[in-house]
Amino acid sequence: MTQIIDGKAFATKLRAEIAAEVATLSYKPGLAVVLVGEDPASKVYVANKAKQTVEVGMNSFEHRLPADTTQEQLLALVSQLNADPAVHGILVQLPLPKHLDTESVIATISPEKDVDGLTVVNAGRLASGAEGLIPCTPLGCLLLLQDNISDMTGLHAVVIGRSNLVGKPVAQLLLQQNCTVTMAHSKTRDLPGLCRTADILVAAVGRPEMVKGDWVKPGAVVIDVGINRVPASEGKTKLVGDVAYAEAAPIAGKITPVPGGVGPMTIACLLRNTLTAAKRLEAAR
Ligand SMILES: Nc1nc(=O)c2c([nH]1)NC[C@@H]1CN(c3ccc(C(=O)N[C@@H](CCC(=O)O)C(=O)O)cc3)C=[N+]21
Repeated sequence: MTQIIDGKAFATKLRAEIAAEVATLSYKPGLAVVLVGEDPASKVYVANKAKQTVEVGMNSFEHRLPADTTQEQLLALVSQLNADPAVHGILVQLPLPKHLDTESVIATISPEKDVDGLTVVNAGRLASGAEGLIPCTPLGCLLLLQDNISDMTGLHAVVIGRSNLVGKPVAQLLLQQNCTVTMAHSKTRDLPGLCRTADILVAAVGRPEMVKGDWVKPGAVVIDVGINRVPASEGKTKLVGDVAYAEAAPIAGKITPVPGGVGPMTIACLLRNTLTAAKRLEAAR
């Protein structure tokens, strides 16, 4: 029988552990979330993050800026948050409006407060095995895999997608777990054949239901990072992953669903990173 990996339940457990640890601290960890513009999906995520931040006993600082915010104004806000001792974590919601330069905004975030793990400093720390902050979605994938596979040594992990946000950091984390890691992408030859050799298959491409059932090796552990909103019946929409779940689930040994898989882990790991950042910053004071 295929086992469904319940990311929602795992995230709930993780948040309870975070809340218990926060309750023992003599200060309140603080997370600042910056949202530029009016993207409705982003507003929902930001509201969700704020709610969960408060639920684990942390301070949530929300900064909503108009869509016509200038680069200078945004950089000034990030600098102000860098200097604010009540702020331990800074998240700038992506994507930013097109007129803003994402790279230089991220580069302005203090690496010690970079709870998204997106700065070049934290990417370099991850690649070289130094202590840093790990991007939330990759960390969520790792925690789910560790909970489901007692030892990943020697397993072949295929990661589809090579983004700085997900694919590359996931590959680094799996390498640290002693997996043999193959990074696949849109230019990979015979992607279905390659995927069929994977003991661990991580799909992070952002293409709805691209990974078909016959791409999955029987018994493989499948982690679906995709969150794609697609049209459903009666003019409604639904969320689907990068994996054709109905086809793949019966073949996989274990698989994450969408929704309820990696998505909830992303927010829980953001809170975990905020706690990690707070402890390091306060210890250094
Ligand atoms: N700087 C930055 N960091 C991010 O981590 C970031 C971002 N920008 N911009 C937007 C994306 C998107 N994202 C999600 C997090 C959780 C769910 C999640 O919990 N999804 C639920 C379903 C929610 C629903 O029903 O809509 C699930 O998969 O079960 C989804 C999406 C974080 N993002």
